[in-house]
Amino acid sequence: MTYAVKERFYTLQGEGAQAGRPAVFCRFAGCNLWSGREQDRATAVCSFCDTDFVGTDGEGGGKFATAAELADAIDSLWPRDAQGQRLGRPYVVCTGGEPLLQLDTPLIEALHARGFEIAVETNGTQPAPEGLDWICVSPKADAEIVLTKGHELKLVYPQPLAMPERFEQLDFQHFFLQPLDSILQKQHTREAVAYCMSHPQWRLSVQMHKVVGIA
Ligand SMILES: C[S@@+](CC[C@H](N)C(=O)[O-])C[C@H]1O[C@@H](n2cnc3c(N)ncnc32)[C@H](O)[C@@H]1O
Ligand SMILES: Nc1nc2[nH]cc(C(=O)O)c2c(=O)[nH]1
Ligand code: SF4
Ligand SMILES: [Mg+2]
Repeated sequence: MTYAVKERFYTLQGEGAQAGRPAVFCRFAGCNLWSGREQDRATAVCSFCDTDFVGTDGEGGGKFATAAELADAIDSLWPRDAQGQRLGRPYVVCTGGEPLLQLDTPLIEALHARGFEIAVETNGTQPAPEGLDWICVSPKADAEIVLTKGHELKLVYPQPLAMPERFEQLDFQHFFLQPLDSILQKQHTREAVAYCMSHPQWRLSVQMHKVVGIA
């Protein structure tokens, strides 16, 4: 299997329960809910995306012919001590685009063999392969989810046709509302705060990387 990767970079996880944790991000190219072209945004199933996931031309992007090749490229971004030992617990966040269109068992095994804990950011429309260590599902109003359990459910808010009540009984350890980043971001943040305060099953996820100005 060839993997198409838009970009790879080392940063801090900015969202959800693992916010603040150092992580290598692997952003896979392509998504099943939007072409990524601006002219298609208005008619896309998911129309609020904040990410460029088209092509393989980003920092550290490219086509990777094997799982080992991509796992080595991800591993090369993890910090090491003077002896070349990996520091801390290596953590990779697979995102996109939609990572579950490409992330497969050989890649999971290759990353685990290099000591990585593997997280995924998914829209929940694709089944997940076995072995992922952290599954974050972010449902989209017009896309049925097949992944109904995981570690965190992170709902972009507000989505009038995907209110939190629709998801509160699902089998997740953490429930987050993430304010929709648009020109109305401040208003969306106030609305998300109010919802969490009146429905304390839910917590607020601020996109910390945007606040502190990292990738
Ligand atoms: C770019 S998506 C990639 C992963 C996957 N396709 C998904 O949607 O979960 C990464 C995260 O950003 C969130 N996101 C996308 N656009 C956003 C926006 N405008 N405001 C807030 N969060 C957004 C998604 O819901 C998801 O949790
Ligand atoms: N720092 C940082 N944290 C993130 N968490 C989820 C992201 C994503 O785009 O999937 C993201 C991202 O793009 N940057
Ligand atoms: S599903 Fe995720 S990557 Fe795809 S368009 Fe929506 S937010 Fe962007
Ligand atoms: Mg992002």
